[in-house]
Amino acid sequence: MTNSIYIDQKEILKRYKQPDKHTHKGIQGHALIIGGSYGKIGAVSLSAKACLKTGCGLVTVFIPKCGYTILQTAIPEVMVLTDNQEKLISNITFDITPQAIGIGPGLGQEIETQKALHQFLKTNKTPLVIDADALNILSKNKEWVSLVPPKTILTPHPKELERLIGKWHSEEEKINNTISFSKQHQVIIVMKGAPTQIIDGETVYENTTGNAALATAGSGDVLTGMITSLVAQSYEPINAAILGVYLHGLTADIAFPEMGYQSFIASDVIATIGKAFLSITE
Ligand SMILES: NC(=O)C1=CN([C@@H]2O[C@H](COP(=O)(O)OP(=O)(O)OC[C@H]3O[C@@H](n4cnc5c(N)ncnc54)[C@H](OP(=O)(O)O)[C@@H]3O)[C@@H](O)[C@H]2O)[C@@H](O)CC1
Ligand SMILES: Nc1ncnc2c1ncn2[C@@H]1O[C@H](COP(=O)(O)OP(=O)(O)O)[C@@H](O)[C@H]1O
Ligand SMILES: [Mg+2]
Repeated sequence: MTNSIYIDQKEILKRYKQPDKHTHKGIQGHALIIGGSYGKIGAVSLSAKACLKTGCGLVTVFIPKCGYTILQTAIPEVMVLTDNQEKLISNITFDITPQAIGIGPGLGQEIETQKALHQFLKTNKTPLVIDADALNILSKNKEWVSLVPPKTILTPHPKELERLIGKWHSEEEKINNTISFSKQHQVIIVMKGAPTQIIDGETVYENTTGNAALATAGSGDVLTGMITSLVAQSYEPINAAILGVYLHGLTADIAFPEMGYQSFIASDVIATIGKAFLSITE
């Protein structure tokens, strides 16, 4: 059985960097979130807001045209680039130079979007966080996984993981199969769950924060934005994954005494990120 490294406050303090007081938005990192489709613009909106609230200096989203007014209204701080299609992403092009890209929330799995993801992966060299429908598209085109840069972070929930690596019949088999996948493709896998485990080759980390309040629509989209933000701020990918998962869970622990389980939603995760950061150094 693999020994896990528990992600507790001691582990986090080895990795967390306080921002320099002379910093400015130009060096706090520029993140790009690619996603959204008709009816699921909320997913990319949640990711983008979480990305800003996790501290990067600039956030741009790449979305279908139908999301333009929604995003510009919902989050004035976020800059918006749109596909030439109204309801889905068909061709990913941008003239910015982000330090990190998060792709997948609300993306959908239409053939045109699958082709757009393939084209993007063939040329992308920017550090990447892949979630949700981008993972589901990779599961349908497994040979495309070899196109992602080393240390790319994948953030599947159990069903997305099963689609990617196949069924497992025990927890041990699930972890061993995920370790093999991580080593074969040189990717970091955030196995979202209760608790969340992070697989980086042979090394397994187990998160110690979070609770059932996180079982709510969009909480994974929020995590994608948080991890992408930390990569954009020059955290090593493994440390971005560890810190992002820890902070994400911490928001639920902090909010629980006031909010309980049922009424805590993804927007509350975002609203509590600041308190989670402050509690790291308490
Ligand atoms: N506001 C928005 O715009 C939102 C947009 N969203 C976007 O929707 C897209 C689809 O993402 P998704 O995760 O909702 O659907 P999907 O990939 O089919 O997986 C769900 C199925 O998996 C299974 N399942 C088993 N265990 C599980 C577990 N622990 N956690 C989760 N699932 C588990 C279970 O199936 P079952 O086991 O019952 O067969 C369940 O029915 C994606 O792009 C996302 O970004 C959402 O984020 C929501 C808010
Ligand atoms: N019972 C639970 N305890 C702790 N964390 C949970 C629990 N249920 C869900 N989560 C967390 O909530 C998030 C759900 O992600 P995901 O299923 O991708 O949501 P969505 O796609 O709707 O955004 C993951 O980070 C997962 O670890
Ligand atoms: Mg999800």
